[in-house]
Amino acid sequence: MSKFINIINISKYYRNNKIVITALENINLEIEQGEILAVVGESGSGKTTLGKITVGLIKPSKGNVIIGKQDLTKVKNPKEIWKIAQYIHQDPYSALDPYMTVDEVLDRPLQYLLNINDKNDRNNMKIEMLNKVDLDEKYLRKRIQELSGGERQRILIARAFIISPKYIVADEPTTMIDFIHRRDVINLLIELKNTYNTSFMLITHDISTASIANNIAVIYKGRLVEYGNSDDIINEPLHPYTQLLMSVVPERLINKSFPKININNEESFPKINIKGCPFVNRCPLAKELCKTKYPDYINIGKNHLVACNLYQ
Ligand SMILES: Nc1ncnc2c1ncn2[C@@H]1O[C@H](COP(=O)(O)OP(=O)(O)OP(=O)(O)O)[C@@H](O)[C@H]1O
Repeated sequence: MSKFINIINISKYYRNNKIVITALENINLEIEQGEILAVVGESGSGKTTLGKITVGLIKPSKGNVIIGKQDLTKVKNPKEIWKIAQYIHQDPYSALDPYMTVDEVLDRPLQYLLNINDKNDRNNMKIEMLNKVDLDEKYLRKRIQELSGGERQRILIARAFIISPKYIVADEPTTMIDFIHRRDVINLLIELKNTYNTSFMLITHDISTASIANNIAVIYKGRLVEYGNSDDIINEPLHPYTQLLMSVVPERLINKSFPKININNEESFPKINIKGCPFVNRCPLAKELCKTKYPDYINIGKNHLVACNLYQ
């Protein structure tokens, strides 16, 4: 254990009748103070489950999440977790009550989590926070239903940052926003992260969005398949799955093109009792060994981990 946030051997199994779904298996990750870690993977890979576990919204089946010196998986009162760790939902429409005013939305965490009793103090904090997300104090009186998607997203961001948390998970923060405003939201998150020196998990299915992070973790069917600093992952993806993700990014977004990878089509639903490599059925480079052996993590270069039998 060395970094500020330590995600240790996290597994999560969901039971649907008699079927066990492995949403996450033995995930180990670290996030430094002020660092952005992007978690990338396709739909159903386990990103949201991982993000929610790290802020205490879902209990893991196994493993621990340590923030500073506190083990979140052992905290009884979730309020103690939400004082330091916040989650920004991907859908600003369902995450906010349309009938609440912005004032009420921002007031709750100040009262409920920080116990600030002085109304004037809370008011100043709300106005200051609104200004930081480029909205003026007139917004306090507006109801959520009067706001555009982009404005709602800014309120969600303001609600998360208003208590100065040590750690924030932003789950696909730009998915519901029109293309033109996506970069603005990402820039705003980076600016606030820098102001508050917050550790940050950015969940995205889009590896080009992940390029703003310090480090990138690629998840496939609940397994960490590659991890490294974002330049290494983007310029030299090692795992065939990461190479596939890179091959579908338009060249103008990353100034580099990758050869198209022909993969076998297969649904991305996690299998029960995964034996061998989870990517084996889709991988054009799979060997016989990949059907039976889950690859060990190999460190290629400085802090660039890959779990692939091609490198064993
Ligand atoms: N409450 C639940 N009960 C049963 N299965 C679940 C539950 N929540 C998630 N899963 C399953 O766990 C797996 C991982 O889901 P998760 O939502 O974490 O993936 P994701 O990568 O965030 O996907 P998306 O990008 O579509 O949100 C999926 O197969 C999903 O169907």
